[in-house]
Amino acid sequence: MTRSLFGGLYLLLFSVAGMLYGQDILTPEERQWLADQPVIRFAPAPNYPPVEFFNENNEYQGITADFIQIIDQQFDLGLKLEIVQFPDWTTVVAEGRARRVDMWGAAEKTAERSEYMQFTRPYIRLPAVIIVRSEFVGEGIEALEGKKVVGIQNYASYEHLQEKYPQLDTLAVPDIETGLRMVSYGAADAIVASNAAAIYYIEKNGLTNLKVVGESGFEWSLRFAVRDDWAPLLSIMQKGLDSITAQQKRDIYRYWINLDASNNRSSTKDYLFIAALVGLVAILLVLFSWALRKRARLKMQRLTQRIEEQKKIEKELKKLATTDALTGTYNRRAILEMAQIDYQKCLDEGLPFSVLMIDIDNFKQVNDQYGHEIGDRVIRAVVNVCRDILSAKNIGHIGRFGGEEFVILLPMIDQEEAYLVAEQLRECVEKESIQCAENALHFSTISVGLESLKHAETFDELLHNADLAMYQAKNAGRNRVAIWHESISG
Ligand SMILES: Nc1nc2c(ncn2[C@@H]2O[C@H](COP(=O)(O)OP(=O)(O)OP(=O)(O)O)[C@@H](O)[C@H]2O)c(=O)[nH]1
Repeated sequence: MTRSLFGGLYLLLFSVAGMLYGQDILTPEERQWLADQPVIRFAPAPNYPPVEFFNENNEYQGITADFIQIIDQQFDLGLKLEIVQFPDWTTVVAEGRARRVDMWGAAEKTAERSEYMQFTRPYIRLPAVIIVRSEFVGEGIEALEGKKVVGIQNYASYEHLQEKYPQLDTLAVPDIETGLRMVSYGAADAIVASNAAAIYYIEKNGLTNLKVVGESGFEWSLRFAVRDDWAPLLSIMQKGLDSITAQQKRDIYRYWINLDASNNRSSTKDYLFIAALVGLVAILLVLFSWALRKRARLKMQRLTQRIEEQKKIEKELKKLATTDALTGTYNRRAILEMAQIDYQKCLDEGLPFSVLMIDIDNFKQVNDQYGHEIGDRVIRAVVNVCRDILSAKNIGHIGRFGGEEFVILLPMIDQEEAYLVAEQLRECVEKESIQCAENALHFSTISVGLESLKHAETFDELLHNADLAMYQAKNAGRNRVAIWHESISG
């Protein structure tokens, strides 16, 4: 449809150009000869696309058809062509020999044909290529030895093949389409045919298992041929051909050979395939990067989770390492470490610092009387009382020093205030009742030793003094607070 429209416009343009040009390329005698001919019987090759062929509506088409139309219309020849359609080229040749056909459109000049036809100079040159099935291994005509090679009956290319390569097992077929099918289906191994025609039929029949493995060495030089007793017609056709411009020829060749519909379809298919391939690759890349991102995200999540768990474990381990299991307060190591820091800070900044050493009185009796478990409850109760008071005042830290012995650090608390704190602790513990048996309540007491920073004593010295003071409290009758002074050590 598009091609017809293009062809129509194209020919119309050249007709107008010819008329404007206004010069007659024919002699009066040639014009007269044309006028005298009632008809010129013209027999194209019926299946020789894109050179010449009949389409599905039996319309004559192809390169040669366009050449004829241009020659006829551009120079207003009034060629009275009667286009005759024969089933194959063999018949076309036979009819020419019998003079029932006056002109051929695209024929190779051979000695035999020259006995009854005259030829113009060639206007189409087409190489004959060797076409095989995709799985064929080898290249060039030499690779065909021992293979079944088909050619088109009465085609010069076939005659060339027989003459030049007698060692080949050749077989003639009526047309290219038949030959290509035979090769494609395995009935023959190779076909020698025009590349342009082969492409046309390969596309048309979807024979995708075929490939070209080289040139045959033969090239068609296609010419118009007229019966040898019609010299004026040969001259007319040659003049017509000679008057076609190089640009017109290029346009026709490009249209039928490079830009023909089948090639376009092929390109479109290629582009679609490439586009699909690019699309597929793009989708795969997106999926791949999505999977990578997801994997990275999961990895990051797991890593964060692991770090969190690790931190939690470390925190728990640290707590375990610094906590007394029975009372939940600081253990000896933790309270001593904390003491060093608090003490140093107060010493450096000139702040007061006090330390209390606390021991539960007569605790052995509790254990002995009520059992170890009740003893534990008593220890916990005393610690809780002390801890509640410190936390209410928002001062100090308590740590278990060993057994039923505790240390309380009181940073920024001087001796006077520390004494009041120690007294409060003692009084509260004394009032705290602990149920030891069904109807027995126990009231514990504590003895407290107090020492405060005065000069530049070390913390160990302070602690030692507080301990001495605590023993002094014990010695003085228990349930009391004793402040360290020189005489204790003495
Ligand atoms: N239930 C229990 N008893 C403990 C624990 N640690 C130490 N004890 C006991 O505490 C008792 C301390 O006894 P002593 O050192 O004689 O002192 P005390 O009986 O409190 O007498 P004074 O300190 O002189 O008032 C011992 O019987 C230890 O076995 C503990 O964690 N739980």
